[in-house]
Amino acid sequence: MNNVVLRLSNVKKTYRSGDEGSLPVLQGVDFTLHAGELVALVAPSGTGKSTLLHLAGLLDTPDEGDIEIAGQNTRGLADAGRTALRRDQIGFVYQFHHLLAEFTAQENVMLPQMIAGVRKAEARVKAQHLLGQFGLAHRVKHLPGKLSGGEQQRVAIARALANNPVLLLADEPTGNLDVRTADAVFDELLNAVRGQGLAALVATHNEELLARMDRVMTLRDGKLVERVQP
Ligand SMILES: Nc1ncnc2c1ncn2[C@@H]1O[C@H](COP(=O)(O)OP(=O)(O)OP(=O)(O)O)[C@@H](O)[C@H]1O
Repeated sequence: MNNVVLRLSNVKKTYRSGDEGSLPVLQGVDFTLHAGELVALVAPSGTGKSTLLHLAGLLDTPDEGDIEIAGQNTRGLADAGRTALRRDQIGFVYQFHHLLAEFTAQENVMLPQMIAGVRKAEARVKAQHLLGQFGLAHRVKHLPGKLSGGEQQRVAIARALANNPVLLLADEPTGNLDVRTADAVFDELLNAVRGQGLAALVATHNEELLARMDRVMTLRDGKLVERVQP
């Protein structure tokens, strides 16, 4: 298939620290994610979900194996190439929003676009459109500190989508929200992902949200395997 957005082949990662020796976390992960696919990653704490998302998002490099994003193998890619791929093809959503406190919601969504070379006026229009899509048209000029937790996370999702990525990586995107807000925000996230035909890999502990995903994967013995749904 030629619409592979993310491919991990035999990806291995071991953390080494002086006193405690080495901790093998990923031990040969194979995984393929296609455009339009929504996949959940559900596994016990400490099994390597964040490690996997960091590698897939080119925030870290594996000890072994290949990571391909939108048809490009990233092995041996120089920092500038990794940064460009990350900026142009990948959107991230974290448990804690990481919005810039001194910038408005709109400016937070404009920023990654302007870093990518989009003109300010165009970036503003896109930011307003995206924020409107997440029900925040009346909040565009607010600083993050003046927004509710759910609103902050919606801004973070809008920011992740701002450069039209092909791949969305989310690490517990609603883990910091109360159940009702989490449900609503997750729904909006999935709608946006489906609407734009993105591929998404979402680590979550929220079992109730899994029915809305195409596949549920888990980490077992350092490998990624499909979890059979009860
Ligand atoms: N930079 C690091 N250096 C050393 N060990 C690390 C590092 N990052 C993670 N680890 C260890 O690797 C293991 C996997 O961590 P990771 O954060 O990927 O797990 P996780 O499945 O995302 O956990 P959680 O659900 O609690 O967020 C853990 O035992 C963690 O302590």
